[in-house]
Amino acid sequence: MDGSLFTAARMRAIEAAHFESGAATGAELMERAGTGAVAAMEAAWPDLAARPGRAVLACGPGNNGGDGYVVARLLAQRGWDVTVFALGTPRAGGDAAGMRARWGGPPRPLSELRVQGADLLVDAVFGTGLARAPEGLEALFAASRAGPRVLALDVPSGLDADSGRVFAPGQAVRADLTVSFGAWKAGHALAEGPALCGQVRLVDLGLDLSGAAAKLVGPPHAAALLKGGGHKYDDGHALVLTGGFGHTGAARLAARAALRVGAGLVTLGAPGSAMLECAAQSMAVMLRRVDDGAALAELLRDARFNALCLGPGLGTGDRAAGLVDAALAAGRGCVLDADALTVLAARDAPFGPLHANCVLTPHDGEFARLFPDLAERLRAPAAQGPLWSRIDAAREAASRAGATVLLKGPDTIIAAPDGTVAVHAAAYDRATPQLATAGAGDVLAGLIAGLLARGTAPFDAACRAAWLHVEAARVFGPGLIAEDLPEALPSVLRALAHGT
Ligand SMILES: NC(=O)C1=CN([C@@H]2O[C@H](COP(=O)(O)OP(=O)(O)OC[C@H]3O[C@@H](n4cnc5c(N)ncnc54)[C@H](OP(=O)(O)O)[C@@H]3O)[C@@H](O)[C@H]2O)[C@@H](O)CC1
Ligand SMILES: Nc1ncnc2c1ncn2[C@@H]1O[C@H](COP(=O)(O)OP(=O)(O)O)[C@@H](O)[C@H]1O
Ligand SMILES: [K+]
Repeated sequence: MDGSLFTAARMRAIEAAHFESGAATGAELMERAGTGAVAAMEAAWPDLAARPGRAVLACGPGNNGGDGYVVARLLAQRGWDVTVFALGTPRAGGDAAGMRARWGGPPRPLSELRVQGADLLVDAVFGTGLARAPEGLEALFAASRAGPRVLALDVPSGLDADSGRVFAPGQAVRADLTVSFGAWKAGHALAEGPALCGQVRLVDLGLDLSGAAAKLVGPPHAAALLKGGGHKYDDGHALVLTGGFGHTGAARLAARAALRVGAGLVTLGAPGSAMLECAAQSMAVMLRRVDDGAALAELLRDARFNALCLGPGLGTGDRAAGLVDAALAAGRGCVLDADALTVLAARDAPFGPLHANCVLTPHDGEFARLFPDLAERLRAPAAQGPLWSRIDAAREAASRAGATVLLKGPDTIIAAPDGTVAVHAAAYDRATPQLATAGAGDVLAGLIAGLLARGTAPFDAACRAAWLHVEAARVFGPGLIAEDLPEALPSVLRALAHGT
């Protein structure tokens, strides 16, 4: 996936503008959509293209159903034995009604759906118009999990196109291939979207796209990451604060990641109890004793410490709270992760000391502690679509915090306080289940801190770090543990430099 993600409402507005400009009619777009879907299906499954078999189509009452009737006609023309089951009847005089008439028919009611012996099930019941919880589609949902290969048009029916959520567990088609029309919908990248879409292919409809909900994070430019010559201090000095004896591993992982991503210098700030432990295990990473907030404030009188990382293994006691205060008071680039977020969340006014150079990197649990109402809204069952999404939640969180928020997960959302949002989808060909390993988040925090030290703006640092993190996991592959991530970075950077 690359480019941008759109909401259903925005797609409707874009399509309406397209019709108004006279660029195409609804029927022409529908024909293009259906034609593109068949071509994508044949490209994905050459065996089906070579030997057409039995196809079952489930068509809804709206334009998604209209696309389905186009596909039914095109498959029949290719020699498929096609049966159409319909839910409702398209509005008389509309594009979908026209396509249903061109198909011929008559379709059988969807309640009679049978897929035994079928090679292909085409789901064209609901697309971006899903407005409320689907009812009476259990047979379709079950059929999509058994037997034939499943092609979903635009979005699997039941999946909310804005959020990637479903109204109730299991209440959606599970597709093997989803063909998205005109643009990626946010739901293809978020939450349950990737698991329900299978693979996704985009069919270009020639629409004039603007007003995306979020950008997809793509590979960074090599020039932004490779060293450009000059002194090590030109690439900044990151300070990573660690907790006490026996708790330094997480901060050491973050420090190593900061150094690997190119910070000129990286220092661990440790309490006296942990000095020996850190000293025994650090070479390129330097070490300073930082017992409390006052010691940190004193150290930060050296303006060359231009980026801080607090959270991994920090602890949540008085020392941690003092360090968080001293770090935030310094106004430097500052990554707040893990325990630092827990410290903040325990306060009456957690966001007061935050500033625009901060990056908060909560996982879902930390997010729920910091923004309980937003997390609740994401979880709450809803009767009506469109459903609230992780994009909405992260955007609201960043605005409230006055800082960049990176909400972690396979669908990582990066939101800036000005409303800009990007999504890094570790899905489809970038799926990295191996990242679900202890310490992976510590490495991400270190990558962001390292990029902040190098002078990268907080939002860009978070986006680039998210991409590098997943790419390092992909390069390493199965068996990954967190220690491997910083060590995989050089080959990621090499590939970027060589444009491969
Ligand atoms: N516009 C274009 O240029 C192009 C659009 N294209 C295609 O159009 C699709 C969007 O079409 P759409 O807006 O007609 O919505 P769609 O997903 O078919 O569903 C709406 C129907 O379902 C009904 N309905 C909703 N929820 C329901 C429920 N829970 N249970 C029962 N019924 C429910 C709803 O009824 P209502 O809510 O009005 O009562 C309405 O009748 C888009 O995904 C793409 O495939 C392509 O052809 C490219 C060009
Ligand atoms: N299944 C997954 N697919 C892709 N990325 C994942 C997956 N699970 C976890 N991650 C990523 O791994 C990191 C885990 O961070 P976190 O939850 O803080 O764990 P830890 O505290 O063990 O480091 C996050 O960047 C998250 O996005
Ligand atoms: K569909």
